[in-house]
Amino acid sequence: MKKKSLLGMTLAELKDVATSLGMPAFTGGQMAKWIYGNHVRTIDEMTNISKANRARLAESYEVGCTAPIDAQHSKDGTIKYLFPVQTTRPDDSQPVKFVETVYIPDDDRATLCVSCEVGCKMNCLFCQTGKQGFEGYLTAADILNQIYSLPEVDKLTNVVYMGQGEPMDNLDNVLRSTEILTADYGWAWSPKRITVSSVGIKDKLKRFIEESDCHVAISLHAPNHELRAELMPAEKGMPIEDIVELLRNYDFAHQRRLSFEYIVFGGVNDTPAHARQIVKLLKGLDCRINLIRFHQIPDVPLHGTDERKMEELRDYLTAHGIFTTIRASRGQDIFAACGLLSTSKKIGAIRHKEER
Ligand SMILES: C[S@@+](CC[C@H](N)C(=O)[O-])C[C@H]1O[C@@H](n2cnc3c(N)ncnc32)[C@H](O)[C@@H]1O
Ligand code: SF4
Repeated sequence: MKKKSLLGMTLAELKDVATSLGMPAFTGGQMAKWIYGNHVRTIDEMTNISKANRARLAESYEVGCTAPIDAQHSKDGTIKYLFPVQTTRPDDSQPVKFVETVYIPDDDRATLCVSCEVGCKMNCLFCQTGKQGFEGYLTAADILNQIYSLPEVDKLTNVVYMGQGEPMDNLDNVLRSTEILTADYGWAWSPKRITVSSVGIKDKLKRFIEESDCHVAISLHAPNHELRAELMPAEKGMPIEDIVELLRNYDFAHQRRLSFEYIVFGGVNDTPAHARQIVKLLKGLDCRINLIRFHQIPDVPLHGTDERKMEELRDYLTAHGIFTTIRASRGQDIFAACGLLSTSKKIGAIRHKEER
């Protein structure tokens, strides 16, 4: 029988595990300390739990951490890891799946871009993960393991949920992972170190904002319904005007930051008229905009705008009260940049590499 992961469990759940096996509830607190405080890899390392209790625990549970099976190094220092994931598959009879995780060192910061799904259902026109299609939801253990088992874990300053998948589509597991990252019994990180990026999904985005204090990033990419619906099918479920109206109800002026991501496509969303629409749409909202260069993917009739237009757009938006930056692309040479992650052909390639 497949053992259950303790990694990814909240304190209350760890206490339930303990009591269900006839141990005192405080053993759950000890487990939390060993896992989230000391990063142990086996139950046997939890030495303040009696040997008999450790053995009983190990009959049905494991810590649940797994090292990455591949790492690709970019010339700019970015590293792309390939992690096996359990996903929410019910048993071991199905093949193991994989996700990519990107480590991005930058002067005094080191950001990890984590995945929350294998592939994605949202099928945005410009995204390689969308082309992969949806293959499974990551468990909270899968999400956290990308941090737990990262060789550079001690250097991390920030985590962004901007890898494969749409966080609102796997909200329970995403919320569980952010709770564990920020709780006192868990990693005790400030929520200001975590940003969750979303296309916006009705009801789910509201729940996320209310149940988490992490920064919010919205993939905007078009300032009106018609154009956004052409680029992003999710727009039909939650139009951008509704997303913005929802966001107006919350405080983004203090601890928590709201940003919008805008890939600038040549001749599609980069004209002065689009710039004016962006200003109108976001008027009065405390937010910033990150302009992103389009990372070309095959068979898509889109191309990035030129540098001059990108800078003009940045300057127009900033002059009209929306602080705007142009995001540096990282790890393009190893296909680690935004929207290029895909694990559909990965396993064959790994086997080929191992055989050589
Ligand atoms: C891959 S998504 C994952 C998070 C979430 N699903 C979302 O769309 O916000 C992270 C960011 O990458 C952007 N992105 C997707 N494809 C891209 C591409 N080909 N070039 C540049 N950015 C891209 C997305 O729009 C989003 O802002
Ligand atoms: S941009 Fe985000 S939501 Fe759209 S397909 Fe890619 S991962 Fe999914």
